[in-house]
Formats: sequence, structure tokens, C-alpha cells
Amino acid sequence: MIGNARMSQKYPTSSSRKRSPLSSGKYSAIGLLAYCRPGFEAECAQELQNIASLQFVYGYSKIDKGTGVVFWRCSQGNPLDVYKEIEVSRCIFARQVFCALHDIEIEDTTDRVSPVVEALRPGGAFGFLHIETPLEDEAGSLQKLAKKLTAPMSAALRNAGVLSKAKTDELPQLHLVCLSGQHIIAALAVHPNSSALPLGIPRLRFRNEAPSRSALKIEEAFLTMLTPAEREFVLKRGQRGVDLGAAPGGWTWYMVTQGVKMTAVDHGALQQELLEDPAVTYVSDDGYVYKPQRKVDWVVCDIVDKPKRTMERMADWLCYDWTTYALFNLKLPMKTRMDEVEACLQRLQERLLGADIESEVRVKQLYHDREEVTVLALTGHFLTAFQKH
Ligand SMILES: C[S@@+](CC[C@H](N)C(=O)[O-])C[C@H]1O[C@@H](n2cnc3c(N)ncnc32)[C@H](O)[C@@H]1O
Repeated sequence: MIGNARMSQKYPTSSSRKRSPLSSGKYSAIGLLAYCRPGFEAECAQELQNIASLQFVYGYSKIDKGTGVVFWRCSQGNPLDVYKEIEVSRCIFARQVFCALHDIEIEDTTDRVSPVVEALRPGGAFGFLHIETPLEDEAGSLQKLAKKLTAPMSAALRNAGVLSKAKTDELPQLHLVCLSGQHIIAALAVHPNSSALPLGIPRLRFRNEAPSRSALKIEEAFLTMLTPAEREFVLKRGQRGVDLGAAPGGWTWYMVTQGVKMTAVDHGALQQELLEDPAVTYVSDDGYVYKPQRKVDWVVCDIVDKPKRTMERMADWLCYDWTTYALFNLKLPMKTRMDEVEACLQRLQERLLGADIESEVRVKQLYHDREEVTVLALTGHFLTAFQKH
């Protein structure tokens, strides 16, 4: 069963969180709406179906390949029960997930407001309105439409009692997702089930001194795969780390900016400034052969190779106690991408359990990832500190 590997933790449930705004009204749902990397719609759809099946809720997905949008329509059970169990940061391929309430076809494009108000009037109330489009239309016409609709739609929804007078977190947020000028999906979002980021995308600023754009990838991983408290716990000044396949040095550079002393392993050339940095030791070696002389806090690995090979080597690092934490990318094949991720996670789980190592493994396709997913494996005191047993 695909999903984030839960070696010491079950899928997070809403019962462990504070009272959800979902309990404040009656919302009738038709499915789930998710955004993912364009081209990964099938994997995202499968992920939603897997989560739904755990709640004995079933449905089917409508996929337009290359759009980055998945509309999973429920055919049996309540999609709200599924949505309540989702935490988007724990999804692998979905970067945003909403609970879809209404699939609205606009017949008269001179009035898009009335059909939306009529559809939503009988349901529960919302604390904020977002009108958005996940689609990249070249002329930006959908973006313009979303912008133009915001003021009249907000006013009409407020008058109808659908939208609260002032913004509030006590109620779910309403997302009107424009898939075309004639097609709007009304969806509900609460956090952390849905991402608080617009379109689920973190907007990170690339710093010119970074040796490569890959620096954004590792920054996003730390930002989105850990809560602020977890991040503070696992990433500290004075730690030591190893970067396998480090050149030209984006990941090493990022770790050094966090105060971590790094050993950068690659046959390729590291950026000159990094070579001269006293916090960096460069080793020209094979990343699949290199072994640390003593245990480190972090191993990170961005080598482009077969995912199973990378996974085995990362399992070596964790099982032989060479590192406490590992962050690495699995480059996915063109086909059977889901199977590959599943097989790799299963293998890692077997290795860690075989070595009697308690761990928490998180997997995510980040916005800055391409044909790959990022894996974060956490062992040691992290598990007791955050009660993952
Ligand atoms: C995608 S790049 C890494 C980019 C790097 N993370 C950054 O932020 O700049 C992959 C690197 O892996 C290196 N590489 C490939 N196979 C390797 C191996 N077996 N051992 C060490 N490095 C390897 C390549 O030389 C290349 O520099």
C-alpha cells in the first residue's frame, strides 16, 4: 500500500488535532480535488484512492494528463470522511487537496456569480474565499477571470450568508477553482488537511550566491516536510553532515548556511567558494562507496541513479548507524513510478526493521522536484521527542 511509510506512526488522524472547523457546519461533498506536478496525475489519483479505500470510501478520478489537476469523484461513502484523514504534507504526489463540494457548469458567462451562490446557499458557512486556477493558460485569462470575480463573488456570498462577514479560521475556507470560463469546482479547505500555501506551492527566493538551483529543493524539503518545531530539533548549528553527489554544491551550501559542517563527496567539481569554505571538506570519491569515519547527524544525497541503488545505500547509512537523519532523492523511471516508490519504501522498511531501528520516513514530491521524490528518514531522539512510538 503506497503512502508515506509509517514505520512507527499511523497515518495522522484528525482525532489527534484540535477541534476542526469542519465540525461547525453541514457540508455535503462530492469528492476530492488535488493539485500535483503536471504529468503525475495518475500517481496522485492512485494516492487519493488509496487513502479513500482505508476509509472504505470509493470513487474514480477524472484526469486530464499534463494539467496537474485530479478530480476524484466519490461513488460510495462520504468524501468528507476521507478528507478529514488527509494531511497534505503527508501526501507524496498531491501538493494541495480540497474536499470538492459542487461541480458547477456555467451556462451564461455574463453571470458566473448566481450559479455559485445557488449551489452553496443550502450548505455550511465559510470563513474566507479564494478564487484560483491551477491551470497555466498562456494568456493568463483564467487568472484574470479569478481576479475579476473575487469582489462580486465575495459580496454575493456574504449577502447569502455563505461567507462570514470577517475572515475567520473557525470556519473552513472556500476555494472556487476555475478549470475553464464555464467550469468551476467549489471546494472546502481546512489546515493542515489542505496546504495554506497558494496552490500548495512554496515561493522561495533563489539566492545568487547558491551554486545551483538545487538549493531550492533542499530548502523546500526542510520547510515542508517538517514542522517548525521538528525542524529546529533536527537541524542545528554545529552538526556534521555528508553530501553524496554534492557538485556543484547547492545542497552543501544550504546545509552550511544552517551551520552544519559538511563533507561534500563527488568526482565532479564543487563551486570554488565552497572549496575555500572552512565548513566544507571536499572528497573526490564514489558516493556509493564513501563511508564516514565517525557517525554524522545528516547524510544528504542527490545522485542521479537507479532509485533502488540509492535506497540501498541510504539504508546502509541508517542501519550501520553512520547517520541519524537522511534526506535523499529517488529519481523515478518514466513508467511504473508508483511501483518504484512503493518497492523502495518497502525495502527501506524491511532493512530498518531488520536492523531494529525505529524510524519515521516521509516522502514527498516537492514543487522543485522534477521526475523524482524526496525522502526524509528520521531516527534517534527525534522519535521520543515527538512521541512517534
Ligand atoms: C543532480 S547533481 C547534484 C546537485 C547538487 N545536489 C547541488 O545541489 O548542486 C548530481 C551529482 O551527482 C554526482 N554523481 C553521480 N554519480 C555519482 C557517484 N556514484 N558518486 C558521487 N557522485 C556522483 C554527479 O557528478 C553530479 O554532480
